[in-house]
Order: sequence, then C-alpha cells, then structure tokens
Amino acid sequence: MTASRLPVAVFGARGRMGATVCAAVRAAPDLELVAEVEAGDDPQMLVDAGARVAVDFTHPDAVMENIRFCIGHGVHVVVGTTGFDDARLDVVRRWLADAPGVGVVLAPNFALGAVLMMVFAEKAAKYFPSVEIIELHHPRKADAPSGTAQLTARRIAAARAAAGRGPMPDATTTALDGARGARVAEVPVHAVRLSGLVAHQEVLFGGDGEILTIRHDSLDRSSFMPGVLLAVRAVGSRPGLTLGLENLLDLD
Ligand SMILES: NC(=O)C1=CN([C@@H]2O[C@H](COP(=O)(O)OP(=O)(O)OC[C@H]3O[C@@H](n4cnc5c(N)ncnc54)[C@H](O)[C@@H]3O)[C@@H](O)[C@H]2O)C=CC1
Ligand SMILES: O=C(O)C1=N[C@H](C(=O)O)C[C@H](O)C1
Repeated sequence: MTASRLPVAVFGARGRMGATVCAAVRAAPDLELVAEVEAGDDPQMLVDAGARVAVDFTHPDAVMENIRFCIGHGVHVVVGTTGFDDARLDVVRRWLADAPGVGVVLAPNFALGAVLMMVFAEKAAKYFPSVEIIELHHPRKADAPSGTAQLTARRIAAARAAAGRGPMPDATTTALDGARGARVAEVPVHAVRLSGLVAHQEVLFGGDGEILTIRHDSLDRSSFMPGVLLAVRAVGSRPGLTLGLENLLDLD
C-alpha cells in the first residue's frame, strides 16, 4: 500500500518561480500537484481539487487576496511573493487568529545560501561602523529593493541598535537624488537590474583598514526549490505565521 501524497496548489503557476515550483512538486514522490492557479482563475479550483497546501509566487498586488482566500478555506500557505511590511504581516496574523490550525510560512528568500547570508550579516553587524547592501536581479523583477535586501537591512539595523552602534560615518552631500541608494532602516540599499542576472546580493561591511563582503548568488531558480519543498512539507504542522526559512532549519 502506498502512502497518500500531499495535495499541493500553486498560485502564479505560469510565472518564472511558479513554473519551477510546479515542476519540483511534480517530481517529488510525496507531493501531488492538484491545481495550477493563474491570474484570472477562480481560486475555488484549488479547494475543489482538494489542495491542502497552496504555494504563492505571484505579485505583491495579488498575494494578500490569495492568502485571505486560502486561510478562509482552511488551506495552508507557503508564500514566496515579496512586498510584506509590518502592516501586511499584522493583517495575515489577524486572519490566522480566526483560523486555528491553519499555517502560513512566509519567506522573502527560500535559498539556503541566502538565509545563511542574512544570518552571517546579522552576526557581523555589531563589529563594523559601516554597512551597505547591493542587490542585483534580472530586469523583469517587479519590485525594488528586493524583499531579501529589505529583510537583511532590518536585521542588520536591529543588531546594530542592540549593540549600541550610532549612525554610520557619511559626510557626502548628494547632487542627485538616489546617488546613495535607498535607506532601509538607515542601511543604504542599492538595486541593480541587469540582463543576465538571476538573484544576487552583496552585504559590504567596512571597518578600519578592512572590508568584509558577504555575497550570495542564485544562479538558477532551482536554488529556491529545496526551501520551498521543505516549507510545503512543514507548513501543515506549524499553525500560525512562520516568518523566514531559518525557522525550519537547524542552524545551531
Ligand atoms: N521567496 C523567494 O525565494 C523568491 C521570491 N520571489 C518573488 O516571487 C514573486 C514572483 O516572482 P516571479 O516568478 O519572478 O514573477 P513572474 O512575473 O514571472 O510570475 C508571477 C506570476 O503570477 C501570476 N499572477 C499574478 N496575479 C495572480 C493571481 N491573483 N493569482 C494567480 N496568479 C497570479 C502572473 O500571471 C505570473 O504568471 C515576486 O514577488 C518575487 O520577488 C522570486 C524568487 C524567489
Ligand atoms: O524577484 C526575484 O527574482 C527574487 N525575489 C526575492 C526578493 O525580492 O528578495 C528573492 C530573490 O532575491 C529573487
């Protein structure tokens, strides 16, 4: 007798990430792809197909409605779509409060190396007076700066604040808006969009006579799949909101 496979739906199924997720789910012996939901489709199709978990890689403008629908129908959700701030996260938490037992795992980056890059950057933050982030992506990316860069900046800023670090040294007067990038929690973030790139980030720390660069490169969207599948398998046993793939990994 074979064990039953976990029925999975994918929102954004024909997108760059969604299509890769569909292929990964199809290839996994313990998972079954039961619904491929695209813009304009009625999400009821995933409920009718018996999905227990839905994966969302769509667009910041679409993702909230998809999460609301899934929580309302008792379907667990793995969210890779970016564009989440504290206000949006609070809304998701409120929806979940009315749906005990339903889980949402949300991560701006499902690549193991990117998660480690953020962990290492957070650890390094207190030792250096200066830090800047450069994120580099393919030119069809919808948002800037990336969700990963924003989360990295917030974590670095929190670590600096906890260590009592003051403002970064910077005496520059800018002649053009944007010349010093965008500020995310006081950390300068620079976004490059270039043909040929997939998803990359450098975190540069500067101190007296030394630079530490932590760099991660996703060279292919396959880099995100182990993390996505880990979350798909775990979300049903994690009621409420789980923020970040690191919560599903043993990083000690
Ligand atoms: N968390 C992570 O590890 C990663 C996150 N991302 C994020 O995933 C999102 C999608 O990225 P890509 O796949 O590159 O974009 P994409 O533009 O290639 O794909 C998005 C797909 O979603 C579809 N869509 C839009 N609204 C929809 C709706 N209401 N219901 C169902 N489908 C809908 C679009 O038609 C499109 O096919 C972005 O926010 C991106 O930043 C991307 C890579 C990794
Ligand atoms: O749009 C992308 O491609 C990516 N988006 C995520 C982000 O905004 O951080 C993750 C990764 O950088 C790829």
